Amino acid sequence: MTTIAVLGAGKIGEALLSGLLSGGRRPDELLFTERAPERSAELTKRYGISAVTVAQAAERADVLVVAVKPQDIGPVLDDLAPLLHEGKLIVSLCAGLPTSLYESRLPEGTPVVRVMPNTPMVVGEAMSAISPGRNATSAHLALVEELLACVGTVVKVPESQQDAVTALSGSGPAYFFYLVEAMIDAGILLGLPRNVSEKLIVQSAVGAAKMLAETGEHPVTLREAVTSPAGTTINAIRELENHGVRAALLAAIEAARDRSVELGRAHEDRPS
Ligand SMILES: NC(=O)C1=CN([C@@H]2O[C@H](COP(=O)(O)OP(=O)(O)OC[C@H]3O[C@@H](n4cnc5c(N)ncnc54)[C@H](OP(=O)(O)O)[C@@H]3O)[C@@H](O)[C@H]2O)C=CC1
Ligand SMILES: O=C(O)[C@@H]1CCC=N1
Repeated sequence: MTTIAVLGAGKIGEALLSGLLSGGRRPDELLFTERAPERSAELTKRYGISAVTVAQAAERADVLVVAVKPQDIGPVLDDLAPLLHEGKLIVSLCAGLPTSLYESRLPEGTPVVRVMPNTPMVVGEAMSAISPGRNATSAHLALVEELLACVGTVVKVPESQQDAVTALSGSGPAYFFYLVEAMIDAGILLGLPRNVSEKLIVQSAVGAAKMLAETGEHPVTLREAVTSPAGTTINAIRELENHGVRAALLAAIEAARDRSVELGRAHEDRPS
């Protein structure tokens, strides 16, 4: 039995715990640490999983999944460093933080795998990208892949691509939610009741996503099939082009990538 401890059971940590339970892990195989006692009590009540201290997590878990904000990593590493025994695997979900940060602050030889998941994990539809640090073996990577496969799709990428992955699929669900929100507003503008507008747009998003995933067709082909000559869609597309939506998306995702790099660099100067 592999015991997994999630350090920081916030939005993504909780999504992972609930996804692992839905994927067949037993509550006694999972542990978590949290700062606020009310949050710990709430999660234990909801999932039947034990809240532990970092020391207990380091002692009892085989895999320690770090899911605190990148800005909160310092104290977590300070707490873990004197407690980690050989053989424990660190899995970092933190945007921007390189495996080298963990390797420099934790005992020599500690294996680390960097992961960028996303919140669709709560419905078993995560997109996770995984990259090994210098001490992680293929067995470590296979274990992480197996864990994440319970909650969605997994790809292996070189760590040098993780900041781009973070900007694209880590943050990606937020861009879709933003678009959906704006499209629902458009329905309101055109006089539709809110509940009708929501239903029309959410189902259109689900249908479009399924077509992308299941037909194997390129998005351009799928869009062209909707865009009739002298029809309605081409008038909308012209407005999207006029307003620079494509350029805005390119710039937005580039800015997210830059922020990921910056979050990693923020820890570079601290002595180990
Ligand atoms: N949300 C997302 O879509 C994604 C997030 N990530 C990454 O996951 C990480 C967590 O993000 P997210 O879940 O959104 O953030 P949250 O703030 O929701 O979760 C972080 C949790 O960790 C807790 N925490 C902070 N420090 C400690 C500590 N020392 N010991 C125990 N618990 C601690 C926080 O408690 P408190 O609230 O009291 O501070 C909070 O509950 C980030 O590094 C982010 O980059 C990766 C992919 C997607
Ligand atoms: O916004 C963030 O920083 C985190 C990382 C990817 C998604 N959410």
